Formats: sequence, structure tokens, C-alpha cells
Amino acid sequence: MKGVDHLAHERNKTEFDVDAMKIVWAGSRHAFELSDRMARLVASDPAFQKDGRIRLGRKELFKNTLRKAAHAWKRILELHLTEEEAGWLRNFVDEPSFTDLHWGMFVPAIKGQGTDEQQQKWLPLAYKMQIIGSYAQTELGHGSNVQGLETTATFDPETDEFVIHSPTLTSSKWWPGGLGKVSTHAIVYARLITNGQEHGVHGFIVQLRSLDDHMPIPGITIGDIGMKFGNGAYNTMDNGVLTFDHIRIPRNQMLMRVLQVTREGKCVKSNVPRQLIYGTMVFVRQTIVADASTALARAVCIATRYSAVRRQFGSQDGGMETQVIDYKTQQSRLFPLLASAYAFRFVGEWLKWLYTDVTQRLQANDFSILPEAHACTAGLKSLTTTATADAIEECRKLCGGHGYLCASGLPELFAVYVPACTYEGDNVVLLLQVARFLMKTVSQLGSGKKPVGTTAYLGRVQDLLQCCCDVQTAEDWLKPSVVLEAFEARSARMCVARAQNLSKFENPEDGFAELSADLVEASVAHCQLIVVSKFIDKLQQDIPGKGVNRQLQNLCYIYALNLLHKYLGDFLSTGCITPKQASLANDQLRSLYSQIRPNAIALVDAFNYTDHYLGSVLGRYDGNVYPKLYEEAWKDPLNDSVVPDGYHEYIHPMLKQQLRNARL
Ligand SMILES: CCCCCCCCCC/C=C\CCC/C=C/C(=O)SCCNC(=O)CCNC(=O)[C@H](O)C(C)(C)COP(=O)(O)OP(=O)(O)OC[C@H]1O[C@@H](n2cnc3c(N)ncnc32)[C@H](O)[C@@H]1OP(=O)(O)O
Ligand SMILES: Cc1cc2nc3c(=O)[nH]c(=O)nc-3n(C[C@H](O)[C@H](O)[C@H](O)COP(=O)(O)OP(=O)(O)OC[C@H]3O[C@@H](n4cnc5c(N)ncnc54)[C@H](O)[C@@H]3O)c2cc1C
Repeated sequence: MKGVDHLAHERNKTEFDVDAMKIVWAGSRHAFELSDRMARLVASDPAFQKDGRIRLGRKELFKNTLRKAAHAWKRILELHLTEEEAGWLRNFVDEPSFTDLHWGMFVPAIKGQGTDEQQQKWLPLAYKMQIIGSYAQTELGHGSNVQGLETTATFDPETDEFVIHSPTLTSSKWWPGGLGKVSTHAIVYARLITNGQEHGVHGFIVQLRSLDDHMPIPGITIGDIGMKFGNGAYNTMDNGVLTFDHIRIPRNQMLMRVLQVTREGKCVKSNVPRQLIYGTMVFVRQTIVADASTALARAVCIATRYSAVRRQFGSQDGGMETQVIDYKTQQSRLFPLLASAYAFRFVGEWLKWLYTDVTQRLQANDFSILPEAHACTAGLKSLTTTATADAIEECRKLCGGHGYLCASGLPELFAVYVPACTYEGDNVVLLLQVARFLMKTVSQLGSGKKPVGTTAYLGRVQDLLQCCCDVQTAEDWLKPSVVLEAFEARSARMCVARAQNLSKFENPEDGFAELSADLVEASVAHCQLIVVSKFIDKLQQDIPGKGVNRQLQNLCYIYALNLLHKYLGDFLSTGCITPKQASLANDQLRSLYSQIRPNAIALVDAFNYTDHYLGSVLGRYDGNVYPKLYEEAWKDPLNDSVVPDGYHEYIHPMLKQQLRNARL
């Protein structure tokens, strides 16, 4: 690192091996080395610089994104990067683009829902980017309600083709990323109709644009849906609108792993459950959980470094003022977010494992844990993205006024991140899916069906309904079994109470609708339990590196005890803990903040983010904030001239007029 390190005094306080923590954060030495190499490659390439992005108009911004995506692809080919390396490279380019949808949804949809033949035909084209794909599911009138989609795919036995059609305005495809201006193909979700009968929503590979001149295929109307929230941010993406006027595609372009349509138009079901049509969403929701920890860690890294640089008050004798990170209020807002970044990292790691396990089981025709995988990916996507979006905004406030400057990197990070609460499933809609799963699990308890996986604790529901927390001192809150039992008891009691309320309704669907707000709270409690338990599991692993495990323990208890504090109403009203025990938890939390404090800078250094990736003057590794902030201000186009454009038209006449009036 060149120049003076203004945070050196902070780094000198560190009580653990930061390099070892970097490997824990990355997941493995291999992942660390690979991501580190790709981060540096991107940071050192002037073609990937991000300065001034937020000031570009939409057209320039978009063209700039196309340039970067093309340059990234060129580097990927020149350096013969593996798929994993290429994924990291694109990640560090740090600009949403059509490639996210191509690699993140189009390719996985073909892999997950296509037959072997279809995969053999389409995947090589996609891998070489000879076609560019998007994922066209959502319509103007329906997004959450997938079964309500209106686009039709009607089989024509005479020509052996499907006719794809948009019958209404509301059936226009609306939102798909990469669709507006770039994609040549899309997986289009449409209602399958054969022999006059409907067979639900399925995916179809549809060509949208000519591979020669990029013009839309006749009968297709396609464009961008317009500017979105924030400068720069998600406006690098061409979210699109698309309508079909009786577009014909060959029969073999329906993704047929779940259901085959024969030459005669007969539907033949495979042994794969219908829900696999939603499989791409499960895959992406799982990646979104991992991405949440990355985005949260970015915001926390900026806020933590800046909180150590920033000083306010406290100097009575003309000495240094207090670093704002030393205020307990700042710590109580910041350190739980730091802990959440680590918590989401580990639950993301676990979810990736679960997803891999489910995929292997599906291949062996074992579909038993699909509902669990759906509930976990939906619930954790919802929990982590909501918390991350809120946390980015909190980090902005933690940085005071300077956090509101685009130079802090936080406004753009917020704007680019918040749609994660909506895409891949609105977060409330997803929690309702978790609630259905939980209520089903509770209702089956009497029948002797033993819950497994993340709901196994519900199998001990009788114990959990009666257990009494035996915390007597603040230190007792540092026992994994105590914390786990409190979270299990809270979740179990909330689930059982909701199930009892539901049973009072004659029609369960009416009851579900009426109690939905309460049910969502039970889902949150269950998902928080999963995060806490996966963090505790992580602590049981043999983690090398001096002091690393100790720091992780502190973070784990900060994560759990802060939730306990925030959701105290749940814990107290369900009788899981007493007010006295809650107060002891708070005492412990304050003590943990003091223990984390000297390690805070090192804990964010362990994320190993380059200054390029952070894109923040406040979060600079060297802490040299003020001179750089000052420098940055002068780069604003408003400062190109001392007297602004418009002075002669608007300011001068106004001043003169007032002068004249004053003279009158
Ligand atoms: C190598 C490089 C890799 C790079 C990776 C980079 C990744 C980058 C990714 C890009 C990231 C960001 C870009 C954002 C792009 C955004 C894309 C989108 O938004 S796509 C559109 C997403 N849309 C949704 O998520 C819609 C939300 N709605 C739904 O999911 C459902 O329709 C639902 C669940 C709300 C429907 O409810 P309903 O009750 O009507 O269900 P059904 O009758 O349809 O089904 C009932 C039955 O099925 C179960 N179920 C539902 N969903 C699933 C599922 N996904 N999996 C398994 N099972 C499911 C449900 O629980 C019911 O079960 P039952 O037992 O009958 O109760
Ligand atoms: C940036 C961005 C990128 C996107 N990219 C893509 C893409 O590439 N491909 C694609 O197909 N789609 C994409 N989408 C669309 C996205 O998947 C949908 O917007 C999302 O699934 C939410 O659906 P909706 O817009 O219909 O919301 P709605 O369902 O209309 O939600 C509106 C409100 O109603 C509430 N609500 C809805 N249903 C219920 C219910 N049953 N019970 C209680 N409350 C309910 C919601 O909580 C919300 O508050 C993208 C969206 C965004 C913002």
C-alpha cells in the first residue's frame, strides 16, 4: 500500500490473524487467491475504472457498460479464464449488465429445465456468447403470481410449432434484464395450450433479434422500460418490455424436462415435480444470499473505516477529539451490521451446500427436500436482502453528512441494491411461502411425521413450549446452547400460536389471508434461527489462525443478542426469557462491542476489498479521507467554471432587479 496509512494506529490494535480471517471470509484458500487475483486484475485495468459513472446520461452510461462487458469478455478469452474466474472478474467489474442475466438465469434455466438434447444444442452457443439470453417471466400485469401470467404458447400440430402471443397489454413482458436492448434470445414463460387445453406455465426458448443486424424478429416489439431509481446504479441494465404477435417457434424449443409435448400435441409428464419449472429462481435466490453479505460488507467497510477517521467532540484540552467509532451509540448501530455481514456469509455458504445437495438428489430422482430448499432459499433471500438494504441506509447515516455524497459510494450502493428486495420474489411474498411451509410442518406433527433439516427443532415442540431459559449472569449468554434454545423456543412458540389461530378458521385459505401479517413474523423468527444456528455451527469447525475463532464468537453473539434486543417483544411475549434475562443480554452485548472495537478495522480489512471495488472516498484503505474528498469536489462539472452557466440569464437579472427595487 502506497503513502501514509492513516488507519495504521487502528491496524496495530488488531488481536487476530487478518490473513487467516481473509480465508475464512472467502470460504477457502482457493477462493481467496482466485478472487484476490481477479479483483486486482480489474482494479489495475483502466478500462474498468468507475469514476464519474454516476454523472453519465443514460445513453452514455449504457454504452459504457456495453464497452466494459465486451472488454471483460475479451480478457476472459485472452487469459483463458475458467468459468469460476470469469464469474469473479464480472463481479469485480461491479456494474449490472445483460451478462448477469445471461450467465445467472438464461444458462441455469436451460441447464435446470432443458432436456439433455436441448442442453447439447443451446449451452455451447450460450457459453461462447454466440447468443445472448435473458429470463422473461414477469409481465406488466403479473410478477409475483406466476400462475397468473397471460402470455400464451399454443401448439400448432400442423406445423409442429408453438405460437407465442401476447393477448393483452398486461401480458407484455416487463422488467427482464438484458432484454431491452441486448438479448438475442430469452427464456419466455407462457401458458402452454395444446388441443385447446391449458397445462400451466412453462419456459420456451425464443429468438428475439436477428443475429445479423440485431433487428427484432418480425412480430416482436421490444424496448427498454425507462430510467430506474438513482444515478448510475441499476440504470446500466436494459430492463425491457416485449410483446409477441403470433411468433412461431419449433416444438423442441419448449424446455421439456418437466413436461414433454409430443408431435401430436399430447402432454407427457416426466417423474420430475412441476415445481422444477421454478428451479432457476431457487438457484438465483441462493446466489442472492451470498451477494447480500458482499453488499453489506461493502457498506460496513466504508462506515467502519470512516468512523475511525471521523472525530467529533470530546476534546476539553485542545487535544484530539473522539473518534466517532468510540461512541457506544455508533458501536451499537455499526457492530451488529458488521456481525450480520459475517452471519450472512456463513449462512450463504451453507445455502450453497444445501442447493448442491438438492441438485444432486434431484438427479437421483429424490425430490424429498425440494420444499425445504424452496423455503430456505425464499426465506433467507428475503431476510438477508431486507436487512442489507436497511443496513446500507444505516451506514449512510453512520457517515453523517459525507455519507450523503455520491463520493461516499453509499448512495449508488443503496440504489443498486434495493431492488434485491423485489426481484427474484417480493420479500413479503417469499416470507408467505415460508409461512405455508412452517404451518404445513406444524400441522403434520400430530401425524407422527418427523420434521427434518431446518425444521427439526419443531419435532421437540413440547419441550420448547415448556423450556425456561436458565440465564443468571451476562456471561451465560455466551453459551451456544442457551442462545440456540432461546431462538428455537421463540420460533416454535410463534409457529404453534399461529397454527392455533389458523385452526379457528373454517376455511384455512381465509385464515391464512387474515393472519398473514402474523405469519410473516413467524417466518422471520424461523429464518433468523437458521442464520444463528449456521453461525454457531461455523464456530464448531476447526478454524485456523490466531484469535480468529474468538472474533467469530464475538460476532456470532453480537448478531444473536442484537436480534434478541431488537425483537424483544417476541421473546418476552412468548415467555422464552424474562425481562431480567433480557437486561443481562444487553449487558453482554455492550461488553462484546468493547471487545470488537480494537479489531473493527481489521475485521473489515478481512473482506479484502480493493479501493476500486469499494468506490468510496470515505472507505479508502489508507483512511486519507479529507484531502481526497476535497479533491473529489473539484471534479464536479459544476466546478468547471467559476461563474456557472445560467448566471447571465437568471442570476444576474434577478440581482439587478432587486437592486432596482431597492432604489425605488
Ligand atoms: C457462472 C456465473 C454465475 C453468475 C451468477 C450471477 C447471479 C446473478 C443473478 C442476477 C442477480 C440479480 C438479477 C436480478 C434478476 C431478476 C430476475 C427476476 O426477478 S426473475 C422473476 C422472479 N419472479 C419471482 O420470483 C416470482 C415470485 N413468485 C413465485 O416464486 C411463485 O410463483 C410463488 C411461490 C409466489 C407462487 O405461489 P403459488 O402459491 O401460486 O404457488 P404455485 O401454485 O405456483 O405452487 C405451489 C407449490 O409449489 C411450491 N413452490 C413454489 N415455488 C417453488 C420453488 N421455487 N421451488 C419449489 N417449490 C416451489 C409451493 O411451496 C407450493 O407447494 P405446496 O407443497 O403445494 O404448498
Ligand atoms: C431491478 C429489477 C430487475 C428485474 N429483473 C427481472 C428479470 O430479469 N426477469 C423477470 O422476469 N423479472 C424481473 N423482475 C421482476 C420481478 O421479479 C418482480 O418485480 C417481482 O417478482 C415482484 O413482482 P411484482 O412486481 O408483480 O410485485 P407485486 O406482486 O405486484 O407486489 C406489489 C405489492 O403487493 C404485495 N403482494 C403481492 N402479492 C401478495 C400476496 N399474495 N400477499 C400479500 N402481499 C402481496 C407485495 O408484497 C408488494 O408489496 C425485475 C424487477 C426489478 C425491480
